[in-house]
Amino acid sequence: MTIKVLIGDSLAPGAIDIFKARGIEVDVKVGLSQPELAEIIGEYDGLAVRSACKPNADVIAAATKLKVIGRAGIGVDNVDIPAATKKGVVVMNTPFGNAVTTAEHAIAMLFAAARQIPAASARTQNGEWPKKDYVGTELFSKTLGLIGAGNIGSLVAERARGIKMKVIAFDPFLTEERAVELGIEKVELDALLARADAITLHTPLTDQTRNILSRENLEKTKKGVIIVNCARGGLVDEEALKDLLDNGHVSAAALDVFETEPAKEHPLFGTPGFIATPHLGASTVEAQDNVAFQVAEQMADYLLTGAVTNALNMPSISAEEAPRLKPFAELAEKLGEFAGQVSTEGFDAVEIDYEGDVCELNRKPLTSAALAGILRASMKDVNMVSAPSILKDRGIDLKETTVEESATYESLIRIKVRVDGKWRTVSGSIVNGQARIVAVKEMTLDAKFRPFILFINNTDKPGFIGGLGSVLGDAGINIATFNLGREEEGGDAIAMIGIDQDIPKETMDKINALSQVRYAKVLRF
Ligand SMILES: NC(=O)c1ccc[n+]([C@@H]2O[C@H](COP(=O)([O-])OP(=O)(O)OC[C@H]3O[C@@H](n4cnc5c(N)ncnc54)[C@H](O)[C@@H]3O)[C@@H](O)[C@H]2O)c1
Ligand SMILES: O=C(O)[C@H](O)COP(=O)(O)O
Repeated sequence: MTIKVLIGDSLAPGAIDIFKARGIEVDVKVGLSQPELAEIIGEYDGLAVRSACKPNADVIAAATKLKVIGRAGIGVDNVDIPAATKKGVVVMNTPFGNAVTTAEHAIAMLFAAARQIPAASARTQNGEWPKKDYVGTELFSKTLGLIGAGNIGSLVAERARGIKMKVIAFDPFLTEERAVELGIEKVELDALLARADAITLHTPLTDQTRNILSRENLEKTKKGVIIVNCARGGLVDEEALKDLLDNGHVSAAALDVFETEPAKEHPLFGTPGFIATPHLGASTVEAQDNVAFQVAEQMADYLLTGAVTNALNMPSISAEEAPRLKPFAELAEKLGEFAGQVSTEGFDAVEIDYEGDVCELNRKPLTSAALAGILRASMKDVNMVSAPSILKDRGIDLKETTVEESATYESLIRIKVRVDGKWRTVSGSIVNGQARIVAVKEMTLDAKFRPFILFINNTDKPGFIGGLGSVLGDAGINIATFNLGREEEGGDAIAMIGIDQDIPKETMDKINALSQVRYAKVLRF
């Protein structure tokens, strides 16, 4: 089957070669509006973007085949991740590929602002010689305040220390150890505002960081401060920045990113001391090659092998792990389907036990696969990506346990689903490379998964097999496999009958009417 990817943004051309070399068809359509994208997205298994292409909820709703959205870059605020997760679409980015380039841009903007290079250059080339108008600020020994000290913030810190600035940082997730390692001082936001001669921002745009340099906070800064934002528009109150540049409190400001992009007109444009670049932070040949090649490899890996790297809504699965995990993921999903189909009345807790060698594997994807199976009985479009968040949204408890030794099998996965306070339990293993059901409740058996299994919980009394055989025979239903398990003679028992076709309702009524039958249902796999 052909796998098709759409490149919806200006990616380095090497990405196309990577997809093609791996047998994936590629279309490049840059500049599509969201309705235009929604119209064609149904053809594609993958969508590669930067920040201009914005797959919103409408685009994702129309994406019937889509499995992965790859962001050639860091920020994913242009992608509706909750919508993608609900739809089972993996969203991945390239968290490091453009970090150095962006840090260099932030440093360049800092120098440009401190010395007003763009304005001085423009006026010099205009035939003026405005030497007296551009007495700048030396950065040596000044204090740089970083808001956000993750990948890019850390790289900026290293570079700023190289030019002998003192660096302080506000980042609630920065540990003291990391701060010491970086040679910087961790401070609270108010201290940073009061002490920094220049402030650079390096956080994503979130509910907590939006407007972090609000008017109030900008007013708390030192007079003459320089502000640089190469992270995201929306972090700085642009109107307040204009007022504070106008009244001289802020000596210079450099923005690479704007609340509304593209920013073709803006009140800040033309303000003395203000420098703008058009979201160029990641725009170097090196960074664009890095992110384009990396995103193409990651997307191709996922589409072709199931390996997951740098996903924001799914646990990672390395290329090495993917083939080892595959049979266990299939087993977990099928056991989940079993548990889900016998719990359609609704359940409020799920427990997944891993025993034996399977404990050594990356179990997160296995749990996601099991949950997808469980939920599939009550909803159509669920997969490993969407299942964990759906379970959480429904307020269903999830517990995982591991026991490194397994009594009988090399590996065993047990799924328990709680319905009305009672657990329904199914266990499975891989036997001779095949997924098998090895126990239901505590009753052992050895049954293969088949497209149709008639599952019966009965009392172990004579006449059951004969009675059932006659009902199925009369209805012309062929039995392919027959597996039995029981607690003790005359006690609780189960039967798993592999059948070649579905069973009509009137035949099911006859089966349910057999005196030994407590519960009977056709399960589909
Ligand atoms: N201008 C560009 O072209 C360009 C290029 C690359 C990245 N970026 C943007 O730069 C930003 C940072 O990228 P990164 O790779 O360093 O990300 P990162 O995740 O490595 O670092 C972000 C840091 O922000 C910190 N943070 C989160 N919430 C915070 C808060 N409320 N206050 C202070 N700090 C907070 C985190 O703890 C983390 O350390 C991203 O938003 C990305 O989109 C822009
Ligand atoms: O988050 C990022 O990686 C940057 O903002 C780069 O965006 P771009 O790929 O649109 O240049």
